[in-house]
Order: sequence, then C-alpha cells, then structure tokens
Amino acid sequence: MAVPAPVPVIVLAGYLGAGKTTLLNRVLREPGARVGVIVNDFGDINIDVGLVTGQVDQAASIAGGCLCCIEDVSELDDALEQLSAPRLALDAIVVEASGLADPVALAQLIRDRESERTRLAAVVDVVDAADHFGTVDDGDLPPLRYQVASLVVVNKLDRLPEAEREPMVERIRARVRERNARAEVVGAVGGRIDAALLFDVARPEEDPDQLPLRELLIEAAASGNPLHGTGHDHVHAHSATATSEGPVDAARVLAALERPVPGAYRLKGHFAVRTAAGRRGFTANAVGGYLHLAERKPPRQNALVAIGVDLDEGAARSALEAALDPAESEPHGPSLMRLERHVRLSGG
Ligand SMILES: Nc1nc2c(ncn2[C@@H]2O[C@H](COP(=O)(O)OP(=O)(O)OP(=O)(O)O)[C@@H](O)[C@H]2O)c(=O)[nH]1
Repeated sequence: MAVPAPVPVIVLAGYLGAGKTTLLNRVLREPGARVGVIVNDFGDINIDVGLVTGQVDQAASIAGGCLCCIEDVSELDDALEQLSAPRLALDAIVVEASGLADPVALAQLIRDRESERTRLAAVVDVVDAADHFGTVDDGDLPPLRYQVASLVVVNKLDRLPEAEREPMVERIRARVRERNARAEVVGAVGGRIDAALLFDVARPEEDPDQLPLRELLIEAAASGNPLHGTGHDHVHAHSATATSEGPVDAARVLAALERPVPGAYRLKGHFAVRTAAGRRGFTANAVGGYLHLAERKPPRQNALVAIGVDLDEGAARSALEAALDPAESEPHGPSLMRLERHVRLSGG
C-alpha cells in the first residue's frame, strides 16, 4: 500500500491580538480543505481553542505557556501524532502559536519533529497594521522572524485611515524584503485572506536551503540572551486567569474590561451576566486598549485571561476574580446598556 505523503504543518504566528484566531476561523469556514488545528495559549485555560472548535475537523489544545519555550514537548508530539493519523486524511495541520512565541524557534520545533507523517510547510505571520512598528518591528534591523515567513498578513488595515493602508503594506513589505525575497505580503481586514493563499504557500515541497533555521537561531542567540537553553531569545509574557460559575455582575466585569489592570495588553474571555430577563452571554477581547465585545450563548463557566509583558500576575488575578465574582451579581440596567453599546460598536 502506498505510504501517504506527510501532512503539511503550517505555523500561524503573530503578536498578541494581531488576529491569528480571527484569520484561522475565516479560513476554516471556507469549504474544501480538511484542517486540523493545534492551539497554544497562555493561561490555565485555552480560550482560543473554544473559538475554533466546532469549525474544524480535529483540534488539540496546549495551554499554560509559550509553545516554543515549553520544556516538555510531549503534548505537541502527541497532538501531531494524533492529527497526522492516516485515517483522518487531513490536508493540513495549523499550529496557532501564543502571541509572543518566536516564529523562528517554532519553525525549528516543528522541523525537529518532521517524520513520514508531518513536514513543516509554511510559517504565516499575522501583524497588526496599526501597532506593528511599536511592538514587533521596533529596531533598526528588521526582525529575524521575517526570514522564516512564507506569508505575512498585514491585518487590521481598518484601524488606519484609508490613504495610509496601502503605504503601510508597502512599508512592511519593504522591511520583509530586507530579509526575505520570497515571502508573500498581503493586507487584510478581519483576517480575510484568500484561503487558497494559505494552502498555496504550504504546498511546494520546500527546498532545503529555504529555511536556514539553525543559523537563524544562532544569530538570534548571538544578538540577545539565549533562554531556556534552546538558543533563542524572545520577550516573555505574564498571564493571569480567573474562572467562576454563575452569572456575574455587568458593572464589575465592565470595569475590568474598560480599565484593564496595568500591563494587560491583551484581555480575553467569556462570561454570563444576570439581567432582569435572564442570563446573557458575551465574549470579550481587548487588545492594547481596544475593547471588542460580542454576544454569545451564556457559557457554563466564566473565564478571563489577562496577558502582558509587564503584567503583575497577582494584581491581575485579584482584579479578574473580583470581576467574575458571581456573589454580587445584580441585574443593572445601565451596565447592561453599556455592554450592549460595546457590542454595537464592535459590529457584533
Ligand atoms: N479592527 C479590527 N479588529 C480585528 C481585526 N482582526 C481581528 N480583530 C479583533 O482583534 C481582537 C483579537 O483578535 P484575535 O484573532 O483573537 O487575535 P489573536 O492574534 O488570535 O490573539 P492572541 O492569540 O490572544 O494573541 C478580536 O477582538 C478581533 O475581533 C481587524 O482586521 N480589524
């Protein structure tokens, strides 16, 4: 019997809140390819995996830290093994990395696990058009991550005035080109890219010189402090998680979302609030001060995760626990109206 070809693995990277999950969900909604997903996130619970399951053929979750720094990689090995089982006949496996993961180290990690069952096929880097030069590309030299990218998606173009959108894509393309002559660089809003593009960049059997990963890791280590003995250096995030059961107070949860604790660049989760007419559920997403709320079916468990490089984990946990304390829950009309206003402003 013919041995099936290895399943292509696509690494989906990008800074905190750049739009990786949004893009993944868009792509998964397109009919056609059978895709498996491995979602890695901060926090004790994995909010992102909840957002992609249901749309995907197979999903696995690796919570609790940055995949490229986790010392025990057995969970990743198990997930790759499971998802590449020939009976699933998946066309691709997408590994969605947590927001501060180093794409170079991630690519190396997947490359190290290549077998007859899987092969590293592409690295897709999602960037936030409005924040990219303040977060990811903030030095004189373009970041090394550009060198491993097969596709760079300049997302959130709607956050820029119309006249600045194309120039921003061009500016990022020029920086990428300084390190990488082949990567595709495309603009997007809401992660809307042609799904074929994602699978096309993953298609060609890669030539062996295309991703000189070890050399890149050595270069990265030489220009900074090697961490965790893996020879790569990247900024680490702190995170705090809180969960509770039962409907919570709209005013309290709003206070935590509208004025996140200092250092919480990213805040996400879901919760149910008590209203005079019963329970209502919401999904919250805050990135760098922008709050996005959407209505959803009331979740069984409330959960909020705060992430940031300068986050005080203890203070953040206390603030999130207070926000999700169901004991004080009151059906406040004005707070509910404020929640609804956020949903309207978020287009949800
Ligand atoms: N304005 C705007 N918001 C967007 C766009 N794409 C995604 N968002 C919003 O940005 C927030 C973060 O999006 P996610 O897709 O969760 O980002 P992520 O990169 O997966 O986030 P982490 O995994 O937590 O790092 C959500 O509220 C999205 O709705 C976009 O093109 N424009």
